[in-house]
Parts: sequence; structure tokens; C-alpha cells
Amino acid sequence: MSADTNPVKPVGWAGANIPAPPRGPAATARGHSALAKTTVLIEALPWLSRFHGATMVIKYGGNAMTRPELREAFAADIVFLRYAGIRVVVVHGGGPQITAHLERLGVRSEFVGGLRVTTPETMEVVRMVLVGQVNRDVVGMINNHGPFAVGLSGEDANLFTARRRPAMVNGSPVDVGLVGDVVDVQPATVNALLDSGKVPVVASVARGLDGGVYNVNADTAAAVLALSLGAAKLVVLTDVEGLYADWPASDEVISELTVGELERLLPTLSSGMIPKMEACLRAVSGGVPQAHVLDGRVAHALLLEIFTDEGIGTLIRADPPAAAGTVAVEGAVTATTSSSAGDPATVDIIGGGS
Ligand SMILES: Nc1ncnc2c1ncn2[C@@H]1O[C@H](COP(=O)(O)OP(=O)(O)O)[C@@H](O)[C@H]1O
Ligand SMILES: CC(=O)N[C@@H](CCC(=O)OP(=O)(O)O)C(=O)O
Repeated sequence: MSADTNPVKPVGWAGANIPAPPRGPAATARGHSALAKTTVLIEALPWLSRFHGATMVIKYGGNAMTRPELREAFAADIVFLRYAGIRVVVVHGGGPQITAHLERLGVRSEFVGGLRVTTPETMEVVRMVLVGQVNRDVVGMINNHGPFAVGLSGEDANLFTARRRPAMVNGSPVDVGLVGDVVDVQPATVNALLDSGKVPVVASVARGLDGGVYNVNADTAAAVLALSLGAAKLVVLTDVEGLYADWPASDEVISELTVGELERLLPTLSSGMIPKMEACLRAVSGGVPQAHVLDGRVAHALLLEIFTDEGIGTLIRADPPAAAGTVAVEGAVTATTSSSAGDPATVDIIGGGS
């Protein structure tokens, strides 16, 4: 747009030939809204500085993919993170999408301990839906906002190798078919994509040690990838506000808990929260400074969590070091319906930003 036709910011704004900007109530209102915007931008500065160049693994749950406007907001957030200099990896789920496809084929889905009972026929559908449908959709959505997303299956270049695992019910193993746990990660391809400025988008299907193909829970896949990439953060987007203290009786969100606290809580959890919280535990106890469960139904939840002081969802962090003068409070799970504010000046104690 030329200087003659641009009504907003004429070139040479301060020049003598250009009329002065309007004064009075309209200009004041504009000034106030600009101030609010600059406040938000400046609030982001410590987080931008902290996370520039850091790796983050974002788990995008199938339940968070439902509404088109939320999908758009998610895709825009991922591109925002990329432009902010964060090495972003997306690991997506697709449980509800697999269930819907199986239903169309007349197959009922069964979950044990949060894991899908996976027959060889089910595995064909899992692979087709995750790799052929959901992965393509997520890649396409992100690329509408910026040309960065590249889709991968966990089978590609042996990214994930899995071994058959049972579900655990009341401490006992129950066979759930072709469900795998990841026993080896080869992140070279993901790193090469990140080095070239791309955003890898990973489906949680794995090759088996036995040459077969395994269904890996996407939370588990995201956790092991975060570990092998040395990620600064694992963020899990789902369809609840975070971990509820006493679900389904209450919707009181646990805003923050340590690995020790989560270990004690784990046997009381049910359904999809079991693999999700196991994954967060695995990531943080393995060295990822923090894992965060966020409500994917909140537009731009990712930006809110990463770039503002507005802590939301449930944060899982390492136990405090048992240093002199530090006393770990037994069972100190913080339950609140509000957010856990992150202070850029203090979160270094736990090895990462909030
Ligand atoms: N303590 C809990 N707090 C929150 N949600 C829970 C809890 N226990 C079980 N859930 C269930 O876990 C679900 C999230 O897991 P899941 O359905 O696997 O989601 P996703 O597709 O995002 O991985 C929630 O929608 C809720 O129904
Ligand atoms: C073993 C197992 O349960 N695998 C999951 C894989 C997809 C997934 O994890 O999707 P969400 O993240 O949307 O739940 C499944 O078959 O549903």
C-alpha cells in the first residue's frame, strides 16, 4: 500500500506535510487499548527470552480437536511458537476419531486402564486413522498458518520402537492386544527437521521389536519423545481444565503437583487420565523440567500458558531438592479452581518456566 492510500500509518508520520493525528476522546481510547496490548507483549518478554531456542513437545489430544475454531487457534499457536524461536514438536492423539471410524465399521471400542484393546483388525484402523487422517489434518491446519509442519509416523526412520505391554488393573497385568510401550527412540529425523526450521507432527504408531506394528498411547509417545529431545516442557492439551482432585465428584483442579505427589495419586486415577499422568510422571522424573496439562477447549491455551504469567491447568514438576533448609511437605497437593501463576523470576528453582 502506498503512502498516499494508507490511512493508518502514513510513511513519514512525523513529517511536516502530514496532518497531525486526531486528538480527543477517540485518540485517548485508542491509546488505552494500545497500552493494554503493549502490556501483554511486554509480559511475554521474559518467557520469550527463556524459551527462545528451547524444545517443547505439545501433545494434541483427540478430544481437544473437536471444534473448528479451536483447531484454528491451536494451529496459529503452533506457528506463533515457531516464529518465537521455539523448537516445537507436535505429537497428536486421535482416540475419538479412531472410535468413530470403528463404530462406522460396526466395531465397539473397549478400553482397559485407559488403553484401547487392539486386535490386528483394530490396529489397521488405528494406523489408517492416525497416520492417514488425523496426521494429515493436523499438518494441513498448521500449514495454513505457516509452511512448517511435516508429518511423521512413529514408524518412520524407526522413531519409536515398541514392545507389547499389558494394561494394569488393580496392580495386575491385563492383556490389551497390540498395544506397545516405547523401548527405543531414534530422534535424529525429528532433530533434523527442527534444525531446518520445521515443525514435526508425529502420529503415535510404532514399529515393534518383533517386526509388527503397535498402538502406542499418544501421551506416552509424547513423553518419551520429550525425554529423548531434552525438551524444556511437555504440554498436554486435553478436554478438561487439568487434573481434577476428586473426579468425577468434583471439578476442583490440582494446579500444581510434584513427581512424589503424583506417584501417590496415580493408583487412584481412572480412564484417560491414567496414561496421561503416567506420561507426565515419566517425562518429569526422567529430566523434563515440567509437564503441563491444559484445557484444549480454551482458545490459545498454549500461548496463555507459555507467554503469560497466567498459570493454567495442572503443572507437574520435579520434587524439590532435599537441600539444607528445604523441607518437602508430605502430601502437599495444591487444589484450587484458579490458576497457578508463574513468576519468571523464581521458576528457575524447579528448572524451567511456568
Ligand atoms: N482425575 C481426573 N481429572 C480429569 N479428567 C479425568 C480424571 N480422571 C479421568 N478423567 C477423564 O480423562 C479424560 C481425558 O483423557 P482422554 O479422554 O484420553 O483425553 P485425550 O484425548 O485428550 O488424550 C477426561 O475427559 C476425563 O473424562
Ligand atoms: C493404546 C491406545 O489407547 N492408543 C490410543 C492412541 C490414540 C490416542 O492416544 O489418542 P488420544 O490422545 O486422543 O487419547 C487409541 O487407540 O485410542
